Amino acid sequence: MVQHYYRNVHAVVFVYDITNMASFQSLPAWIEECKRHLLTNDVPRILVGNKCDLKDSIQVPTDLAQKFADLHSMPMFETSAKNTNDHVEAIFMTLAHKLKSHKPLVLSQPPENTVELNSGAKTSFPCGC
Ligand SMILES: Nc1nc2c(ncn2[C@@H]2O[C@H](COP(=O)(O)OP(=O)(O)OP(=O)(O)O)[C@@H](O)[C@H]2O)c(=O)[nH]1
Repeated sequence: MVQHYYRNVHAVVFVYDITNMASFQSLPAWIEECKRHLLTNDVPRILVGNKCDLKDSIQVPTDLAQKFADLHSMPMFETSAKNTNDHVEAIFMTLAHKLKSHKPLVLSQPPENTVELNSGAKTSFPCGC
């Protein structure tokens, strides 16, 4: 069942809670889990520390998280899901940029000796729900 979550994965966002050291300490296990499911370092990965609005409850210092991110060659952001201005856009732009630069070559024209599968009459199967 878990295997399904790892199928066709294009990117991974590792999120920890900056007010919860245990969530940060569990990251190596999640990285290991990804490796076990054959997600190599080629798959763009990013580290996000959430809840940065809770400044009085910080348990995970930024420099500790940054060192961890550097060690694993990931960009690192701290953000707050409560305040969407806090880097959320930058996080997804970074991922999109990484995904784009990892995109395999796409042929603009079909190669020779190929069969056009959808050249016949169009059939549609609208969703019945
Ligand atoms: N202050 C603050 N609260 C947050 C933030 N993100 C999530 N929360 C709160 O944290 C609680 C858990 O959020 P969920 O979205 O259920 O996330 P979860 O992964 O189940 O998280 P945990 O219960 O924290 O392990 C909710 O009460 C959220 O409102 C944030 O950036 N800042």
